[in-house]
Amino acid sequence: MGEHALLRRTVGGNCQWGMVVGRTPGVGNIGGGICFLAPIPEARRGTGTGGEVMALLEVENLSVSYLTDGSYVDAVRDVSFTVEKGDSLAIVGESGSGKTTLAMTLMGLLPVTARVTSGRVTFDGTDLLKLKEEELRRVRWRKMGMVFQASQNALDPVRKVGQQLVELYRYHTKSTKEEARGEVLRALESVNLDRSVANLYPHELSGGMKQRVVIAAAILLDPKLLIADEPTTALDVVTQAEILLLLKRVVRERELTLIFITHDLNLVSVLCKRIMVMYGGTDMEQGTLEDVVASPSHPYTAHLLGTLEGLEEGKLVLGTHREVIKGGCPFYSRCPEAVDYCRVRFPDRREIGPRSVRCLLRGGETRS
Ligand SMILES: Nc1ncnc2c1ncn2[C@@H]1O[C@H](COP(=O)(O)OP(=O)(O)OP(=O)(O)O)[C@@H](O)[C@H]1O
Repeated sequence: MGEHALLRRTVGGNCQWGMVVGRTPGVGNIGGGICFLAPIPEARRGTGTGGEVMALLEVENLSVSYLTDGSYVDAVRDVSFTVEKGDSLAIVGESGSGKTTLAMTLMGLLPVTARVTSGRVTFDGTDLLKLKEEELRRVRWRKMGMVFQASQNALDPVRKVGQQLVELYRYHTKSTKEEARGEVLRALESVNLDRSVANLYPHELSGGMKQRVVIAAAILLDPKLLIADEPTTALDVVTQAEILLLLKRVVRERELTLIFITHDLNLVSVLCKRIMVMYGGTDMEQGTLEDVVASPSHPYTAHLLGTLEGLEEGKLVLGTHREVIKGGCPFYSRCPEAVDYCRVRFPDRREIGPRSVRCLLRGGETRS
């Protein structure tokens, strides 16, 4: 790994994690999915019969807009990426860069004011954007789980934890109450919670315990992919480390594929093998964490890492990006290398060796 502080600032000695949870319509408030981003050894990656690595998730040229003040405004623009089985991808970006919108699109949980304007999302061989809600429900939570931002608040305050998890399990499976309860207790144990937690109400749990419940909910249905959207944001530093270590273990044990969404680069260094840097709704740079951190190509990535290098112990929490995406490069106004051409031309994604970079000044003709 490179010499950057973020790569060395691990929690517990190694790199990895992430997670996510959300709501399941019609099943109380609790959703079912967690994500981990843990580097998985190459040998454990899924391969096809010919030995090729298979993509579990393929996002192609995805654009999503929200209806705002009477017109549609882009929140995600032309994003493409692939997640292979057993992979762990960190999606990093400032607040407002489109990370959550991207995740909600994958889960089929966009609000009615949003629309997918282009692109394709193929998950486990299925084109998700073509599925009807009923079909999507069979994928969501069962095959693809998500831990949402502030997911602890997704627990219903007036029902016991076990009851909520049993309902979640039974909603998605043909199972008896006893079978479901057995699965729930096993899931609670696998996140290091005592079985007695099933009989408690959410207000009787600490923040860390609630987050463990949320993780239990996410792994309850044994999804293939976990999407974790800022899973530890609301937790203190010690609890955050515990949760990340837990996620790391669960990802490893269940051989989960992880998408970990964060604005905290310190966590990425611990959890992920690959990184996609987003800015202004689009994918600025993608590659292995090791490559990107050792030698960032995009000026924005370099900017992020340069900021990190200056830190000793503290965390880097990125700022907020709320500029409306217009025609040129989204990073134009902040880019130290920008030339006039960058103001008018939206940059294509270019493959530069094993990574992709979206900058008019990289990997091709430069104009001024
Ligand atoms: N429901 C909505 N209606 C209108 N605009 C929205 C909505 N949700 C998000 N946006 C806008 O879409 C853009 C991307 O937001 P998004 O929440 O996806 O970014 P993010 O990177 O996940 O940020 P955060 O970390 O703060 O959640 C922002 O400009 C945001 O204001």
